[in-house]
Amino acid sequence: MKTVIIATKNKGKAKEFERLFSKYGIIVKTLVDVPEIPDIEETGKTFEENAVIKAEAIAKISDSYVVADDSGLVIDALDGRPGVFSARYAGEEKSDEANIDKVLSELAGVSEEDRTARFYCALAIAGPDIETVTVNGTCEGLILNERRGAGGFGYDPIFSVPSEGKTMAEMSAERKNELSHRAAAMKNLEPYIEKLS
Ligand SMILES: O=P(O)(O)OP(=O)(O)OP(=O)(O)OC[C@H]1O[C@@H](n2cnc3c(O)ncnc32)[C@H](O)[C@@H]1O
Ligand SMILES: [Mg+2]
Repeated sequence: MKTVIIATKNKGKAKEFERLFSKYGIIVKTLVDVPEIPDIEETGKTFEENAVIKAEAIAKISDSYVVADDSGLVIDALDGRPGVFSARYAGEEKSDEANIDKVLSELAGVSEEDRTARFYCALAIAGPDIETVTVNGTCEGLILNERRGAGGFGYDPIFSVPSEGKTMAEMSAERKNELSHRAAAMKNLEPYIEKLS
């Protein structure tokens, strides 16, 4: 069976990818259990650049097919921040709680209609005998002024999807995987996954 390494150390993403890949009959490994692989520096200016940096670095080390995800939250009232800095928005320790607190305090006093935002996901696929390709996906929502729900990860507790009337942390894992930015990007990656030998 084909093996694909997902170049992420984020446990929340890793879980979602395990489900998203389950229909392809592919063995999926992540970096969650491989502490000896160093953190790849994300020096790109765009999600796509960072996804390519991560995918190609791990493909070189592993000689396998690799999918990397660079994602984040783009808030209109903050001119697109935290954007590519989503993971480290409140500091190098990459704390989800501190990141949420920082967003909430920056949006204090901003009215509901001006709290529009989207999650953005860029995926890059790289490997020994393929050209690196990137695809993307987005999910539109609103930033609440308090946390709701215990599921998901990252900014999910403050990201509400209006059509569902729920935050991403209030949805089931299955539902998030149907409508998320990551799910949308995976649909666009599908033709490239099916081509892998
Ligand atoms: O680079 P890797 O190892 O994949 O893990 P990371 O956590 O550093 O991931 P990113 O560099 O792509 O940063 C993305 C940040 O954006 C947030 N994020 C991405 N997808 C999300 C989702 O589905 N729900 C909530 N927050 C998300 C989350 O806080 C992540 O830390
Ligand atoms: Mg990262």
